[in-house]
Amino acid sequence: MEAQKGSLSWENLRCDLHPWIREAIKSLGFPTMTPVQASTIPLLSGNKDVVVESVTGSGKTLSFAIPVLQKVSNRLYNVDEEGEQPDPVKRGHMLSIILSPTRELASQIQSVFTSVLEYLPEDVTPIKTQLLVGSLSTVREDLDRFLNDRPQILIATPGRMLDFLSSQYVKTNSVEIAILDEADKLLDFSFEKDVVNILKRLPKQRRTGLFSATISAAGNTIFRTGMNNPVKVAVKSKSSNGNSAPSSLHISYLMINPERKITTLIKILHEYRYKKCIVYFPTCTSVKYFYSVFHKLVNDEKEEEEFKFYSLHGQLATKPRLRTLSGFTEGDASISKHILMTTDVAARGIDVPDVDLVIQIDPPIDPDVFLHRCGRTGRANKVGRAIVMLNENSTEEDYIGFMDVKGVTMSQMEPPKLETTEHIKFQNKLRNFMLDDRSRHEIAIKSYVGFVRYYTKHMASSIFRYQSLDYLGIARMYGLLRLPKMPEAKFIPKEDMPEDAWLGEPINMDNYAYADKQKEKSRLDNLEAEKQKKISDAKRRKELKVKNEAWSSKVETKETRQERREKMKRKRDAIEKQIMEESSEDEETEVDWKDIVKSNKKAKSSSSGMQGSFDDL
Ligand SMILES: Nc1ncnc2c1ncn2[C@@H]1O[C@H](COP(=O)(O)OP(=O)(O)OP(=O)(O)O)[C@@H](O)[C@H]1O
Repeated sequence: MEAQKGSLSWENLRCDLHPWIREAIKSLGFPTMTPVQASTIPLLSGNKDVVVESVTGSGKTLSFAIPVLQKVSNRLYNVDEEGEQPDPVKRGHMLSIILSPTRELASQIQSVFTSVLEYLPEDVTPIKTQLLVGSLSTVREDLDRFLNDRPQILIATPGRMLDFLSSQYVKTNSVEIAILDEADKLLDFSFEKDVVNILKRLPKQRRTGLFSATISAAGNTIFRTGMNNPVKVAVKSKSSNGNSAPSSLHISYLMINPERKITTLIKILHEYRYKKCIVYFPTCTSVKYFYSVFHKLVNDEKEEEEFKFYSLHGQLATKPRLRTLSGFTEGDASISKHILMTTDVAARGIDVPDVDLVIQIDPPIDPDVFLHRCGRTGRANKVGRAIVMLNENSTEEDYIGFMDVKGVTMSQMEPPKLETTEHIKFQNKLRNFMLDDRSRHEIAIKSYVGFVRYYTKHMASSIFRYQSLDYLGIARMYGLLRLPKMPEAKFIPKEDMPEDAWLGEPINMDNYAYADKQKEKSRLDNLEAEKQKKISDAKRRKELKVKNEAWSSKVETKETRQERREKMKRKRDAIEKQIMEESSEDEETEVDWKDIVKSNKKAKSSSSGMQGSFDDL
């Protein structure tokens, strides 16, 4: 079904809504519906299952929140034909569940519900939500709260929801509506099993809604969700011919020498006008690493802080993750530019209204995630700009055509002018930063190796060819002092490989210290222990050498013996000759001589036996 045309005034919403919901919508202050809301709310509030694909930032959350609240209100407030009040929802039962792939998104969805529920009249049964996400609380605590507070709407990540549902006190047979937000992600290999398992426990006659900006990526797995003849709602960008990005979002790409990615990023952060920017990095370690670099090196020349950096990744516990995100969302008015450094944990669904710039240091492994990352800006018709960096002189340029086929149009942008002196100045600063603390180099290596692994996992492997990646340029971008040993080094042309893999001036690794005193002490202790081991190994080797020499002298002896044997033979021949000449008739002498020869042989064999026993010493 195409999005509904005509007036998008809320009055024109063609469905019955509880008066309190209509009032709430008015109070939220959105003058009109978005197309996806106009299409979806009547279907899902009625009796239809829906599969909704609509561009990022087009208001999908409200387009399922309103039908959920409508269904819950029907159950709680609608009197029957005889005017009887409905039975209260039993303890341990819920009416709706909403699944999201990340904790951040689950928490954000809950706050959208909270903002609408603020307008619920006080004299009716309260509608409550509960958030179920890992590490915020234990399953036991979640269960206690659920049984005490009796929320009708559960908003959860799949793993925690499944744990929660395994309790005998939790009953799913009253669920009337289930929503999968970012449904393609929830139905991919990472979540599918859990999600299908959850859905199987829900009553068959429930309503189901699937939502995403890239739902087609879910493919046939959609049919495993048990939907009943679903209606497909597709909302493309207003301006474009089937463009999958909103028209308010301008996406551009930058062909760049990978060595200059970080210095160019810093230049953009300085020169562009924006309030909030999200920068995507490939891995958690790279976020941690570059956060420490930026935090220290990018603000340091100014007295007043120009930037505030935030680090958000999946290795953080839930509380700091949510705190960081709300810190970034609220911002700090005294600082002009806020920069969230993150991974794909913040690629989908996150709604921070005044993000006006998104930068991707590298494209994501999954091409569908590209649009989600870009879509953190240019939301709700606000202008936004997204930039992706691609490695120049490589097959990465094919990414532009590849994404175009997927309905994502990008235009090329000129990189900001970055003088070589500026680039070198920063690289030197980075080198000194690295030299100040050995642990910085270790994390730099870890993030570099992590990136290499990441690169080999690209789904579009003919575009992102790890065989021809500029390993040295990227190592310099990561600020490495020396290239680590890794199997991929075989792809570096021999003539390009610097001596001993040093990327700059070689340093003495023995003197390269940790800033942390304790760590440094244990490194020095280990170094000393290694030194002692080396000395004792050397001693052992020397002893072995002596043994080997003795062995070789045995070989020598063998040679001498041969010579001696020949000498003896010559002597014997001479004596024999002499005897034969002097007294050929003296038999006794001949016997004596034979005895002499015999005893000589004996002596020789016993002496060679001695030689053998010497060798064994
Ligand atoms: N009718 C409306 N008019 C104007 N703004 C709206 C309307 N409905 C929602 N919004 C705002 O639009 C922004 C984006 O909404 P939402 O997060 O639901 O988008 P989405 O389609 O789910 O995006 P994504 O695909 O990125 O998850 C929010 O800040 C929300 O408050």
